[in-house]
Amino acid sequence: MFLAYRVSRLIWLSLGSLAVAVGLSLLQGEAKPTAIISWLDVTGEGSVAVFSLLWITALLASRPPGRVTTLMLIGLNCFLFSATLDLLDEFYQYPISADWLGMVESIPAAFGMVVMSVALYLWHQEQLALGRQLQRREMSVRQHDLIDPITQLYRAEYWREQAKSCQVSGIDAFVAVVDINHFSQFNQRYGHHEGDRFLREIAQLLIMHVRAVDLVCRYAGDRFVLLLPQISLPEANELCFQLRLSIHHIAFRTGRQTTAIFQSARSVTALLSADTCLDSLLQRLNRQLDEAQRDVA
Ligand SMILES: Nc1nc2c(ncn2[C@@H]2O[C@H](COP(=O)(O)OP(=O)(O)OP(=O)(O)O)[C@@H](O)[C@H]2O)c(=O)[nH]1
Repeated sequence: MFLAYRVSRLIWLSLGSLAVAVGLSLLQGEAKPTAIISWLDVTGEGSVAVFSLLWITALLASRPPGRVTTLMLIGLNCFLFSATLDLLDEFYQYPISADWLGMVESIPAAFGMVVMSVALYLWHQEQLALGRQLQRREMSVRQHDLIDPITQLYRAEYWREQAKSCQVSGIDAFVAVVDINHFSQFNQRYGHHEGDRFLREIAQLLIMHVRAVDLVCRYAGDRFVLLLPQISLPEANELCFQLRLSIHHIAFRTGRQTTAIFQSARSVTALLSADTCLDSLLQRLNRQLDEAQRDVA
């Protein structure tokens, strides 16, 4: 409703400028004989007036009402006013007493130029702000895509990005993969829903136990991949040992059960150097984890 009111007000502004220009010419001028009318000038000046009107229509149809639209319309209406007077003086001649009409004809066009310049500057600012907003939205969608909905940890793709950036920056790091033992049996016995809850607890525990610089991501299923920058092999092994110990001590309870469930985990560690192929490294670590489980079984 308010939008329609504003648009109609702007349309009235355009019709008003046209009416004032025509009214002034009719009141002050006297029709020229057709023989002295320069049709070339009429075509040139007429096209400026027609295009001003077309631009106003296009602006009203395509832009939402607002400060920029209003300023643009004011600027274009000034052009329209001057162009209409300019066109009409091809058909009407004015007495010397109406010399002021010349001023009335040229000043709005100059004023319109200033207003249009301000409008174009604000439009540019508007586009920049819009660009920033779209970029932020794109970033948040992208970030959202990188997060695992069950554990709220970053997915493996994010881990790869960070591991690559470690390699590019020449930061030494160790990679660790932690796997929950017999998780499929856990799922079968307590249900997938409880399995999800357990995975969430493990994720929180891992985050709590690593250093602030470390990254914990969900690799797949019951497997978690860690990026441990600036750490020695004994320190990385000690950290993984502590993590396994903590997982083993989780007293998980399902439903109203008072009896706690305990799960164990296993882990493998490897150095990430600048020339390490991430895919081969992950394949190797996954293989080692599978072999470790076969050896236990
Ligand atoms: N609850 C739950 N289970 C999942 C999810 N993703 C994968 N799983 C289950 O995790 C189990 C992983 O099975 P396996 O890779 O054989 O692992 P495991 O049973 O722990 O066997 P080992 O690792 O060899 O001890 C499968 O039963 C999957 O169905 C998930 O998001 N939620």
